[in-house]
Order: sequence, then structure tokens, then C-alpha cells
Amino acid sequence: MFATGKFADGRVSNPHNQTKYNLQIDMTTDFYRESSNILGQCLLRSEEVRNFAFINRMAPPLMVRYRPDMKYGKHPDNAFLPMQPTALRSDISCTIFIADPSTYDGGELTIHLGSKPISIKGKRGSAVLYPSTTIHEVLPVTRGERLAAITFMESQICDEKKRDLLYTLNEVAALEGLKMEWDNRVRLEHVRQSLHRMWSTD
Ligand SMILES: O=C(O)CCC(=O)C(=O)O
Ligand SMILES: [Fe+2]
Repeated sequence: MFATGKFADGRVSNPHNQTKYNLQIDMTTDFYRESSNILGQCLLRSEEVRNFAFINRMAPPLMVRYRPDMKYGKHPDNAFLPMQPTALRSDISCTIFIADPSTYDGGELTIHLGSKPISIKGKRGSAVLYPSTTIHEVLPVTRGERLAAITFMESQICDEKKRDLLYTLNEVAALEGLKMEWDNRVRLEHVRQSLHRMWSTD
């Protein structure tokens, strides 16, 4: 189903980036609405995504297509995206890999963390979430077609370090909490809920 939509020049959503050369789903079509509903529901069904991202709002996922020679040069994502009723602050960017990685060459999503680039070519149906502030790019496709979808999430916790800490604390509480003495478990719960509240209003 995903390969049948009508695609348009990807520059419409970022006309100022001269290194963006890809196609994106035509946003005036029913196909766009249907595909973004399905992809959005898939993401929200994932417990890992929910636990890690603390999603407040999410932009409708947008399908993108990279044919040979297409690429998206280094960039950070915009801090705010136009959305109704108010702009969405993009804290977390997400790529959902739709095409099987064996069907295309190149096209790695490459995230530059400090001086270390991390290249990701996900399995069909997998997703990667990364802070929208990081500089990232999609390397040129050299064979086949890279079909993916992208979305942007506003998190309850804007700061990536705090988000990471709370995720870790929550994981530890989920894995070890039932083994703890009740009083300590209550105190841990107190810390967890207080940090969540405190950091979500920064
Ligand atoms: O296609 C991707 O994996 C990400 C593309 C991207 O960085 C963007 O659309 O902002
Ligand atoms: Fe991006």
C-alpha cells in the first residue's frame, strides 16, 4: 500500500535547504491522511516509544522517498513546526524505515553526535528516535529506492539529558521496583513523579 501514493518535491517543506533533494507524499491527498494515521498509530502502540519519548504531541508522519542520487544534506531540524492550534516544538525527530534495506544502497540516516557519525539503515518497520537538535543527514541513495516516513515529537520533557535520566529511572523502577521494600518503593515513586512534574514545566 505504501508504495502507491502520489509524491511531490520534498523542497516544499524546507525550501531554504539547498542540499535537500527528495520526494515527499503529496499532503493534499487522502493517501497522506490514511498513511499518517496508520504510521502514527503504529508509533504510539510501541511501548518503547511511549516510555522513551514522553510524547505530548506528534506531527502527522510524512512518507518520504529517495531515488538514486537523492539525499538530504547535514541539518538540524527546525525548533518549531507550524501546526494547529499552536506550533509544535520539535524535541525528538523520528524516522520510520519502510523499504527493506536490501532493496537499496546508500541512504543511511547519519547522525553526527559530537565528532562521531552514527549511520543507521533500519530494518523494514523499525523506527529510530533522535534529538531534533542533532546535526543529521541522509546519504545519497546509489541503488533502488529508500522509502521511509518522518515525524517530529514534542516531548513533555524538552531537555534530552533529563528525558534520558527519567527514562533510565523509570526502567530501573519497572525492573527492580517490585523487589524493593515498600517504603523505599514509595520514596522512589515520589522521586520519579516529582522529577517528571518538575522537568515537564522547565
Ligand atoms: O529521511 C530521514 O530519515 C530523515 C530526513 C530528515 O532529516 C528530515 O526530513 O528532516
Ligand atoms: Fe531532519
